[in-house]
Amino acid sequence: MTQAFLELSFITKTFATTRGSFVALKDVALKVREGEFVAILGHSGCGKSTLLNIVAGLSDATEGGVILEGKHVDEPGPDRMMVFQNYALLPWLTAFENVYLGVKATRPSLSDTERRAIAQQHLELVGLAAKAAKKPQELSGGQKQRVAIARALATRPKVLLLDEPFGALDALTREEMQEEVLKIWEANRTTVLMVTHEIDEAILMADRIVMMTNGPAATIGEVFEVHFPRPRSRSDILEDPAYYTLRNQILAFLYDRFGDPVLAE
Ligand SMILES: Nc1ncnc2c1ncn2[C@@H]1O[C@H](COP(=O)(O)OP(=O)(O)OP(=O)(O)O)[C@@H](O)[C@H]1O
Repeated sequence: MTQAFLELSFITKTFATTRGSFVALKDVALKVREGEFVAILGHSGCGKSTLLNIVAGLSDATEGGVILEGKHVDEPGPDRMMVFQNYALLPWLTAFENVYLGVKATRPSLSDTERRAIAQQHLELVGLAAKAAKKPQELSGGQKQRVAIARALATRPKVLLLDEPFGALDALTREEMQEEVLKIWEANRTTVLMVTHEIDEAILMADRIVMMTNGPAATIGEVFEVHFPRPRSRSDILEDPAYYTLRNQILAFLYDRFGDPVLAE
C-alpha cells in the first residue's frame, strides 16, 4: 500500500495516574484502505476505546498520530464520526431533531430544507421514519442505536468509528442491527473502524480483524483477513469451513497467547 486513506502512525498513549504514568498503547500502527471495514478485537481493558478516541480526536496520542488522506488529524471533526455503545443522543430532542442537529452542525453550506431532507432520508435508511417525532426515552435500545447511526451517517463522515455499537442490545436485536449496518455499509462503503468484543460480529462484518495484545503497552499482535464474499449472510458464513479455521485462529490468539481477562462472548 502506498499512501493509506487512514493511517494510525505508531500511536503511543501514556496516562498520568496517581501511581505514576501508565502506558496504555505502544506503537500501534495500521494502514486502512478507503471503504475498508476494520474490526478491532481484544480483551477488556486492552485499549480499544482509547485508540478509537484518539482516531476521533477526542484524546491526544502521546506519541505518533492519525493521518487521514495525508493530513494529520488531532481534533474532532465531521470527517470522523463516532457511534457509542450508549447511543449518546440528546434526550430532550426527538429522533429527527437528533439527526438534524448533526447535519446542521456539520453541513452549514446547505439550506435548511436540504438539511431536513437529509435527516429524514437517514432516518428512513435505518427504518425509523415512523418514529421521527419520538424522544429517545420512547425508543427501544435498538431504535436509539439506529438514530445514533443515522446521525453519524447523515454527516457523511470519511470514517465511521463504532465503539461496541451493539454492546447494549439484546442478542436478537444485536444480530438484526449487525445485518442492517452491514447492508448500509455495503451500499455506501464508508471506511469503518469498529471496536468489538464479539468474534462472530467481527467475522460477519469486517474485511480485516485487528487483534490487540493485552495492556499495559497494548499493541497490534496480529491482523486476520476475512475473505468471505459480500454481501455476506450469517448462514453462508456458518456453512463455510473457513469460518471455523478463522474462529479458531482468533480464539488461539485470545486465549492461548493472550489469555487472562474474561472475554464477553
Ligand atoms: N483517563 C485514564 N487514565 C488512566 N488510565 C486510563 C484512562 N483511560 C483508560 N485508562 C486505562 O487504559 C487501559 C485501556 O482502556 P480502554 O477503555 O481503552 O480499554 P478497552 O479495551 O476499550 O476496554 P473495554 O473493552 O473493557 O471497553 C485500561 O487499563 C484503562 O484502565
